[in-house]
Amino acid sequence: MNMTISEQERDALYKVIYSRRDVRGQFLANPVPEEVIARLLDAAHHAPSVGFMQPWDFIVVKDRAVRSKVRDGFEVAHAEAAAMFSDKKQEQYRSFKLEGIMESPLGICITCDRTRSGEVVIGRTANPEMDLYSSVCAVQNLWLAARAENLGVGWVSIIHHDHIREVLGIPEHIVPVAWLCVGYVSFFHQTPELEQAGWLPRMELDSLVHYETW
Ligand SMILES: Cc1cc2c(cc1C)N(C[C@H](O)[C@H](O)[C@H](O)COP(=O)(O)O)c1[nH]c(=O)[nH]c(=O)c1N2
Repeated sequence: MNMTISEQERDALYKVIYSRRDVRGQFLANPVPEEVIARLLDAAHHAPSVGFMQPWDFIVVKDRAVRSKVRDGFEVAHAEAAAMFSDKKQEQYRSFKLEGIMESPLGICITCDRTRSGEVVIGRTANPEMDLYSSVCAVQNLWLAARAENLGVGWVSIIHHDHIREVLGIPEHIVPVAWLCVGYVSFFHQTPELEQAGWLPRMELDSLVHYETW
């Protein structure tokens, strides 16, 4: 296999990166074909991981009743969250659509098994959270692969992990890292919805890049 990336392939990757969006409200009900789901999961499974421990599992959820229970958890955490914002922000927060658990035909929960390859893991010795970061790398791989398949993904984190663990029967030692809503979409927003709503702007890259020291 020629391992050199052509200019066209490079441009395609950047297009995927820049046009990936967090999708909440534009899901179509069409099912995602099994072979496409398999490609997404395989892309996620090829993420980097600390010490190559591959701490992830993937729980594929199509069942509406299960997704409905997951959504119940969103309702609880969302109400808690709303109360944390100041009055003016709270109104705006409440106006946002922040999940598409029932609208998307597919949910994928990506987890982290912190015990997977024994206690001492190459690269996790000084910073034990590196296994969790590895599962997040799997999330990002899936998110980008989905965009390349013209599929939308929405990460819903406004759910207590214990709720997800209970609904999906996830063992105690495994951390639910992400609930991802996955499905075809009517369109992709060009810019983040929170940016469009004036919640926060995209920061200037120059203000975030430091040279030599902070
Ligand atoms: C760890 C984590 C957790 C969440 C998110 C993202 C990440 C990385 N995002 C999506 C987030 O709001 C979104 O990525 C940003 O607003 C930027 O928009 P784009 O992803 O570029 O469209 C997100 N969105 C949402 O509607 N509900 C949610 O619970 C979450 N949770």
